[in-house]
Amino acid sequence: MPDTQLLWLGQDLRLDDQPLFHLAAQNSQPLLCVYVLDPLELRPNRYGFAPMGSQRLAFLLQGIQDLDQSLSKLGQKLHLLIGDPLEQLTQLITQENIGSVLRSRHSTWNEQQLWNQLQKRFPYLHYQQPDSRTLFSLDTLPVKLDPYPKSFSQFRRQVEKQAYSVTPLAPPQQLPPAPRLQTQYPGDLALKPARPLLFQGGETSAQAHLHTYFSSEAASSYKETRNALQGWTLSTKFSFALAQGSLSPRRILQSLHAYEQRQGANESTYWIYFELLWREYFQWYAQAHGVALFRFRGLNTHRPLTSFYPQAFKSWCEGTTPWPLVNACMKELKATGYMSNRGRQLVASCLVNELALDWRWGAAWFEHHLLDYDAASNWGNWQYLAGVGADPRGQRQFNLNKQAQVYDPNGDFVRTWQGDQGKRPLYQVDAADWPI
Ligand SMILES: Cc1cc2nc3c(=O)[nH]c(=O)nc-3n(C[C@H](O)[C@H](O)[C@H](O)COP(=O)(O)OP(=O)(O)OC[C@H]3O[C@@H](n4cnc5c(N)ncnc54)[C@H](O)[C@@H]3O)c2cc1C
Repeated sequence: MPDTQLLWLGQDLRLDDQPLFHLAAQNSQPLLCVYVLDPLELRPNRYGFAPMGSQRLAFLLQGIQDLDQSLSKLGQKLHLLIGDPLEQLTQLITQENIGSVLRSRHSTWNEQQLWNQLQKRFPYLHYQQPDSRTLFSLDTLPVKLDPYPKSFSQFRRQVEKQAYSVTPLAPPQQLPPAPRLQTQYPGDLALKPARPLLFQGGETSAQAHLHTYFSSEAASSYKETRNALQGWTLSTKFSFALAQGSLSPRRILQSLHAYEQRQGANESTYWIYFELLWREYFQWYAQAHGVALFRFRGLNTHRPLTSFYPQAFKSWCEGTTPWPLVNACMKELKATGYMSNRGRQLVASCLVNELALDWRWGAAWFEHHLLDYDAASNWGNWQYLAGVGADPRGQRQFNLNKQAQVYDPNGDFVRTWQGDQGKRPLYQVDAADWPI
């Protein structure tokens, strides 16, 4: 019996520009496609809430279901397994005659650990780990990971010219057949989000969004509009699909290039590219710094002078701080799973500077809620704003009242999300000076 190829999907749920399927198609051995969902993602962790909230779970399941439907047109299937990833893969490898494992490189330390543990447990298998989530691959990246550029500017100067010419791969026309399985894998979760999501998961909606965005003229004014707090077309909204991997950054770049040829290049179109390079910077930053991405002191040698105060954190999460703009952003996050980039900067500054809280609690709350959650972008940006990461200027503090005047001069955004309601002083004490 021929050895089966095991294609293990993660944040790369697509067929287009997907090196995994290209590699698999070069062989005739049967192909087994799986996604493993770790139940730990759905249970409260040390921050007291599950890493993956219900909206993000629904978004993920939509992505899995969509890819399964596309695969079925090629005679294939995507199996959803639920359990400890290493144990689930061990069971598959020992029962299903697996000869090789294909998995995209994922940028975080936990993912890399898992990949290394698998290789250690089954050293005789053939492993391939292509780069499907980034513009560059490890071999073509023009900067070193050790030492990794200390700032985004250093990184950008070295990579900018090369990245522009990356060529995406076409989706596969044919795939090897699915194997006859020894065991039935029942993994399936009811797919019922409490309410429709802001962005539908999966490659079908990601491709449709890409097409719609570049069919409009929004890209030509992106630089002027990108900082707005609300407005669907004022920034690209590619983050959802990029985080899930249902759209490749190389495909976006190619579409941007085609748009520039049709409509003309300007500072705004360049700025979309510039922001995609920020994403690229954090993907490799996570690779380079490993576990330090989640460390309180980040890349610094000393710990920040912040700590944890439950009442202040609760107030931030629920949007009842003294700052209506912060409250509005936090309520939007909870309701929709999204917050604008400017909003993210402001609420992070509030948590670190005004509330003097440990930045990791903010990052963990974002992880739970953001539909576009991406470990490298999230924890990297939080470190940056907390002054323990890649910002050469150190900690950033925004003047929240001034920001409200600039970005919400008529109070429309605060009104939409009722940022004024429930607002309370941060610290209330009783007669004996105890916090209440
Ligand atoms: C505290 C904080 C946490 C964040 N967490 C995440 C996260 O979990 N996932 C995530 O994708 N982005 C994160 N970002 C970056 C950014 O806020 C979002 O990518 C952006 O708001 C998504 O909207 P958009 O696609 O319309 O962005 P656009 O402004 O249209 O940008 C285009 C694309 O460039 C990339 N990009 C833009 N800004 C950044 C940035 N600062 N860092 C990395 N990539 C960037 C994104 O992929 C984005 O889709 C975070 C930013 C901050 C300040």
